[in-house]
Amino acid sequence: MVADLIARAKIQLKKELPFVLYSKPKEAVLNAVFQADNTLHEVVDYTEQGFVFAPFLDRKSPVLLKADEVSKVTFEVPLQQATAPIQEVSSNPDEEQRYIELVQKAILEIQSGNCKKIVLSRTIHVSLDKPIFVVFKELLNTYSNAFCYLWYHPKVGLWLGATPEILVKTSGLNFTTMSLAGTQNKEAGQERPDWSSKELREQQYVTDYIAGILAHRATDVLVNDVETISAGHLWHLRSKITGRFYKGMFKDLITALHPTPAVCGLPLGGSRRFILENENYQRTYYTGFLGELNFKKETARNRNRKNQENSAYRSVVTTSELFVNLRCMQKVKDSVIIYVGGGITADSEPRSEWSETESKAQTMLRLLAT
Ligand SMILES: C=C(O[C@@H]1C=C(C(=O)O)C=C[C@H]1O)C(=O)O
Repeated sequence: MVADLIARAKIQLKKELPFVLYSKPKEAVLNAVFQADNTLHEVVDYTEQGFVFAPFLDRKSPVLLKADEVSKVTFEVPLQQATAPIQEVSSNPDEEQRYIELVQKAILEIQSGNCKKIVLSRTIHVSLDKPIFVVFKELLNTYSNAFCYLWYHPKVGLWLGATPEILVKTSGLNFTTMSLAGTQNKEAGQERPDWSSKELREQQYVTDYIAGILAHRATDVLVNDVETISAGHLWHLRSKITGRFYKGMFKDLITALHPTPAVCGLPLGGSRRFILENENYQRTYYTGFLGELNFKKETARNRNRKNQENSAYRSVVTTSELFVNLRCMQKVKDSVIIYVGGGITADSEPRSEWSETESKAQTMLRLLAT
């Protein structure tokens, strides 16, 4: 039962031992990985097995939780999605002004020709007035389309989030990735939003960049048509990209894909430099990635279709499912830090960019309402 798994995680937290609870998009299965001791393991060459938690910058190694104990339970997703009320945060005028000036500076940088796109972000500090496991249960019920998680390591901290974005998903050499960009609020009764050329262009930049990265790392690359997806109270534009990567190039694939222009910008070096020099805080694990690394999955295959019952045999395939750490927050003592951002291009309007971060913050803020 979900309650038993959560009770097990509470004990793990009390003992200050690493664990992660997570559910994959549309699966209604709560997974858990518990590490037996508090060692801080690192991912070095991506042949390791476990649950990876990687920062935005590669200055620090990704953390690996060893899957000493794994568990999973199915849960009922409420038919009626919980629509928690909008949570007001007293909008801080100084912070709004500071962010608007930051966006203006990024637009100038883009106009000067140094960059095409820069993803900016900021933090919001909110007091935490209910137990973190209660927040997590609401997160599971509210965002069944997302990758939902609660991750803890005593030497790193406690994070939770509901991200709509896959970094890369692999099964053997087959992979799926996506370019996700463009954001709009859902209006009441709205079936589909209208996308502006600014948003379509911004998403196309990401798609082209990813296709370029894959050109000499993979075969059979297929870029699917752009589609609108729902992420909580928001719409995004997404193109799914599939293919087969070359054997032995898994690490290269991940390190080339991360960070994508969906969370950093274009070109990578210039936008990263601008972020580091101007954002004025450390993103740490926000816009990093997390998920299952090199899990073994058993699949039943049929040798002979005519006589299926007798000829089924088992084969083991290595799979990874990594998600970009967005719509997330970090627990620090009795409060949380919510991380939000958005892509800036030459046509960005600073006040709308501020509003976009306010909207994205609602994904986490709604869970904190008491
Ligand atoms: C940076 C964030 O989101 C990213 C930026 C988006 C945008 O600029 O429209 C959309 C989805 C994400 O790729 C965030 O949610 O904090």
